Amino acid sequence: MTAVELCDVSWGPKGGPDILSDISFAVPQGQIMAICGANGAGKSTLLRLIYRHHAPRRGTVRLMGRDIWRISAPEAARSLAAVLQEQPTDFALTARQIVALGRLPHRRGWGAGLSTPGGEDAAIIDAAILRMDLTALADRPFGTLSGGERQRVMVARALTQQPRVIVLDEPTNHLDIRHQLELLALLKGLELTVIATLHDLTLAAEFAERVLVLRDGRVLADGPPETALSEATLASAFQVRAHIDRSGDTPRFSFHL
Ligand SMILES: Nc1ncnc2c1ncn2[C@@H]1O[C@H](COP(=O)(O)OP(=O)(O)OP(=O)(O)O)[C@@H](O)[C@H]1O
Repeated sequence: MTAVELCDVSWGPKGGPDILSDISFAVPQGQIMAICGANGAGKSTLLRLIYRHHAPRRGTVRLMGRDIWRISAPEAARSLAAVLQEQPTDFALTARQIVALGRLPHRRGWGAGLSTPGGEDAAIIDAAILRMDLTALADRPFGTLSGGERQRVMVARALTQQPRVIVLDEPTNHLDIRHQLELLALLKGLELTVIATLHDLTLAAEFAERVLVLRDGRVLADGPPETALSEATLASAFQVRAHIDRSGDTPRFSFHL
């Protein structure tokens, strides 16, 4: 089954030119896809279309086979969770309270938000806190956490949503090397569909089964990392000279102006 599908999608701001043009791809359930490209190529904008923030100007975005704009926001949120660079501004909430917000789309009525979650919800929240190594931080106000700790809280919140698809915008930002590798290993082990923007091409090549490379709002390459991250594609995407050393276990990228 296809988890996420874009058919001839274009998007631009009201009255402005297209920022994304003619984007088509289908992500089967369970696939891990990285989106790479230069600053301004359209990576975050593409994610906004996938997580139902921007409606396409032309074309269709489907989630689990259904037009994402023909289902309600809570219904979409039961299938798809997003971990974004912008973080909650309610710094007074504790880490646990932020993680608990992930249960909201599963409750009846949106008002139930911050009441103490009981039974099954509490177990799901505790499991996500444990999984993201947040037990010692759970009762700290979100605003007192470091950037990396906050990022882990946001991933835990996404896990409590129990989605089929998780999209992440630069998830390794703020994370030290160990937490970067741990997060990517964890995402791989979830058996969910994962779509993540990644600036680090080495991480993308190691982590993703498939890489979509964007340039100027269009798909420049789409395929397994060995073919999508070619020297020619990288030179075109990033306007640099690229060299890839594939003699080791993992490719080593080097770049020159
Ligand atoms: N709402 C908007 N109105 C006008 N321009 C926009 C809007 N959203 C995005 N853009 C422009 O679209 C282009 C793509 O932006 P986007 O944030 O998707 O790039 P990106 O590939 O994620 O870049 P980065 O690597 O810098 O995060 C940029 O030039 C940006 O300024």
